[in-house]
Amino acid sequence: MLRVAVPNKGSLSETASQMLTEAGYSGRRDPKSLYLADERNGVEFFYLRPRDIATYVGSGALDVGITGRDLLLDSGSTAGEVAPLDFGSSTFRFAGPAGKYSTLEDLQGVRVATSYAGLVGDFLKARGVTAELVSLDGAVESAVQLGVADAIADVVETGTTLRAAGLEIFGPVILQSTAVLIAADPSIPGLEVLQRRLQGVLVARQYVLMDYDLPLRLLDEATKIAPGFESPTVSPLHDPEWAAIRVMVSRHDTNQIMDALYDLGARAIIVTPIHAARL
Ligand SMILES: Nc1ncnc2c1ncn2[C@@H]1O[C@H](COP(=O)(O)OP(=O)(O)OP(=O)(O)O)[C@@H](O)[C@H]1O
Ligand SMILES: O=P(O)(O)OC[C@H]1O[C@H](OP(=O)(O)OP(=O)(O)O)[C@H](O)[C@@H]1O
Ligand SMILES: [Mg+2]
Repeated sequence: MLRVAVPNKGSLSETASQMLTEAGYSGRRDPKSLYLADERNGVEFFYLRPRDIATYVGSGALDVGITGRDLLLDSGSTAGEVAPLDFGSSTFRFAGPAGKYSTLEDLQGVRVATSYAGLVGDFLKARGVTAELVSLDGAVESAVQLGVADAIADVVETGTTLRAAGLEIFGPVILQSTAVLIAADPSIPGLEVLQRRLQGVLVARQYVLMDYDLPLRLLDEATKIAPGFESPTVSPLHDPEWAAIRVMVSRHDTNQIMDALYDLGARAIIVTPIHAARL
């Protein structure tokens, strides 16, 4: 059985579990349970702290895991990224009291609070800046007001927490992070199926099916607007001059494509979600 680590709490936990359920795997009923055997799919799930997942996978105790890119790099684990998963996106930045610091070099000799000391330490070292890292577990934004640090390095999503603490970002982006699928051995049996299924969930979320009726003479023009994955499905209608067309389109572009097709002469344009996909 493939042994898979899944975040048990925190920002990544809910979406990770939801993706696995949409990919056809069993989900835990009790949010406190730490283990689930999904015999039908040949997978065992271990629900662990996202911060610990790279350590379990890197050590070989577990085969595969879902965690954040920032957490993977911070851990120093030898596990590697197999694929990004398109959720849990965040940016890792330096921040300090408004107007106090402006460049990375300003951090020389400064106390920097973070809960990602591995990641931040590597970043500073590679750029020849020596700062004093203060390791905290969370709520790092308060460290400056409370006087245990002069600046911070932390996850920024909307920036609300920073602003509320009177801090502003400065210096280079430390990392663009996202949830990732990780493994120590990318050729481990079973990983490819898991990856393909998760990819199918991503596709199902990113695309929709669009059906519309079109005068056949406009088909080439319509195909330029919405080419579909391989090419549009064209089905005959009772009226020989018209056809029913089906294409996959990016969910994000749905309305622009509908407008363009309507302007061209398409009618009865219908959009439906995709529940699962293998491309
Ligand atoms: N707003 C956010 N705050 C924290 N982490 C976020 C956020 N958005 C995305 N993430 C990602 O989630 C992962 C951190 O998850 P983790 O569960 O350790 O922290 P958390 O959500 O802050 O939970 P907690 O602080 O309660 O332990 C990282 O990969 C991080 O980049
Ligand atoms: O830019 P924002 O949208 O404000 O989000 C970023 C904040 O959210 C996270 O905190 P979390 O709630 O996880 O608490 P923690 O700091 O204790 O981990 C993160 O550590 C930042 O503090
Ligand atoms: Mg947090």
